[in-house]
Amino acid sequence: MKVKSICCIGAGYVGGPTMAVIAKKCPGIKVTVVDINEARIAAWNDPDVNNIPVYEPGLGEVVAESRGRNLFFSTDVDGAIDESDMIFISVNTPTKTYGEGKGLAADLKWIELCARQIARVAKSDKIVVEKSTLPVRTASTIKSILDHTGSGVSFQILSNPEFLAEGTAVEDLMDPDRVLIGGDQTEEGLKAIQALVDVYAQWVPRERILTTNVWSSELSKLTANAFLAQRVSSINSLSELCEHTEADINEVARAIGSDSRIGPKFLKASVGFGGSCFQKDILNLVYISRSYGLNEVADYWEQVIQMNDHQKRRFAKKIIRSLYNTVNGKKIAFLGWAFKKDTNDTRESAAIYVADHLLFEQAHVAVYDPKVKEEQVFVDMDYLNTRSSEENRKYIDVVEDPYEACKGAHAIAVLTEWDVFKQYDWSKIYDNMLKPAHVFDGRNVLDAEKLRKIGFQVYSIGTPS
Ligand SMILES: NC(=O)C1=CN([C@@H]2O[C@H](COP(=O)(O)OP(=O)(O)OC[C@H]3O[C@@H](n4cnc5c(N)ncnc54)[C@H](O)[C@@H]3O)[C@@H](O)[C@H]2O)C=CC1
Ligand SMILES: O=C(O)[C@H]1O[C@H](OP(=O)(O)OP(=O)(O)OC[C@H]2O[C@@H](n3ccc(=O)[nH]c3=O)[C@H](O)[C@@H]2O)[C@H](O)[C@@H](O)[C@@H]1O
Repeated sequence: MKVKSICCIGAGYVGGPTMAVIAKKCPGIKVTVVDINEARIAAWNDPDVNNIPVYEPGLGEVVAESRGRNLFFSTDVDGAIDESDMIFISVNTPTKTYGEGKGLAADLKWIELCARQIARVAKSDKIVVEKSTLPVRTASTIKSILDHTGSGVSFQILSNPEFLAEGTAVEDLMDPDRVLIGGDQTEEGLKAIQALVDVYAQWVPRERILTTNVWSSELSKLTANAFLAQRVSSINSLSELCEHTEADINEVARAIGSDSRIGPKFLKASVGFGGSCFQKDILNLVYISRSYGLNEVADYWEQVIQMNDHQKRRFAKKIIRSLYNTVNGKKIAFLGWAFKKDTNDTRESAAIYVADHLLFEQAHVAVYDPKVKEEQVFVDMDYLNTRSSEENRKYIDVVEDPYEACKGAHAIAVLTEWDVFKQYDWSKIYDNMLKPAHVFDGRNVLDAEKLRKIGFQVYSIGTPS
């Protein structure tokens, strides 16, 4: 079967970039991305591609090339389902905030709604592709809903998890390490797998397209994120030991990363990992393991999250201790709010938790981030529900100029590794701060020696001070 028309439900950080790249690489396929969020779709359709809702280097150009040709953004979910032969589900799957599995399990409410909508609307056979990250065995839930429509329409369910990282999404999609496709090992299932292989094979070398059964594919996605997050927690745990032993975590990372079995990537000590997925996916793995009675497996992975929480807390406490055990009324400038550089995404960003800790101590936080808007900072803080929204506004200022953020501050905390921070006039910043002027580099991006020469007291994660 040759795919002619694709619909993607969910125009978020995955649906938007993924479909834009499919449309670019497969001009013969009509790709329609749909969402119930009207403002988001309007932003994807904004004539000025600088206003699309996801900030990713290079994405504007990719969207501009295909939009209106074979790439469309729409709120007409029913219409797009009806006319497509392959439907990607790329909706959010956050951690449940209520009921059974609260705080651990993935909330599959939006997935189920999509399945029911597809079941109601579809009049011809469809291949349904799970693009969202889902617990192992979710395909059977989707299949059960789709198989009970009584309409005679036949559905094949594939798992095709996404491995892109934000900030490098376009690169990752254009040149992926691998594409993973899981499907039923029946004649019909294998045909559906082949149809999706043929889509990706238009730009991805065939040997990098892996095919498996559905369950292996679903579980591989959770496993990949768990392994990546585990590396960050491992290096972060040792950063604390470095601070007590005068070892330097950057040197340790280089030394161990040179071992080809370990490899150099993902060994950067930090204030803690953030992002919408690492924590959510590990918690989900913990929940699934416990539900099978595998408590040792669950405890093992849970430790990765505990270490990450510890790292964020430890950073905030370091600031407080260094400022003579009180930050009450003191201005602390935050450089960066996004969970990593080159994205405007702030979900689960370490900055949120560090700010929360400092606000409990009645610090005054001035935030500057090159891509995050003021309202987003307050949405993030209010979402924590740890104090009133008025109090968050009383203690936090979001400013549009980094020098303004640092002016009159006792300390600067670097929460995101934006490259531009390295290029600032640090002497000018120093001159306008209260003394002693502190820098807490939660990303080890600044040149600590240079800053010390200017006069700053500098703390970098896991390095001798
Ligand atoms: N953000 C990332 O870098 C990655 C995310 N993932 C996974 O991809 C999935 C999507 O993540 P994001 O794109 O970050 O989420 P997102 O929150 O940015 O986007 C999801 C979109 O789905 C829409 N939506 C929800 N229910 C809908 C429905 N019934 N009909 C139409 N639209 C609906 C929402 O309005 C929202 O715009 C999640 O399962 C996530 O775990 C996987 C790899 C990378
Ligand atoms: O499922 C997902 O959502 C995605 O999650 C991660 O991608 P992402 O969260 O976008 O970004 P990463 O580059 O993985 O960074 C995650 C967090 O870890 C931190 N990190 C990463 C690497 C490192 O060495 N040190 C470190 O602190 C980053 O600053 C960031 O806060 C994975 O890398 C993707 O493969 C996956 O598709």
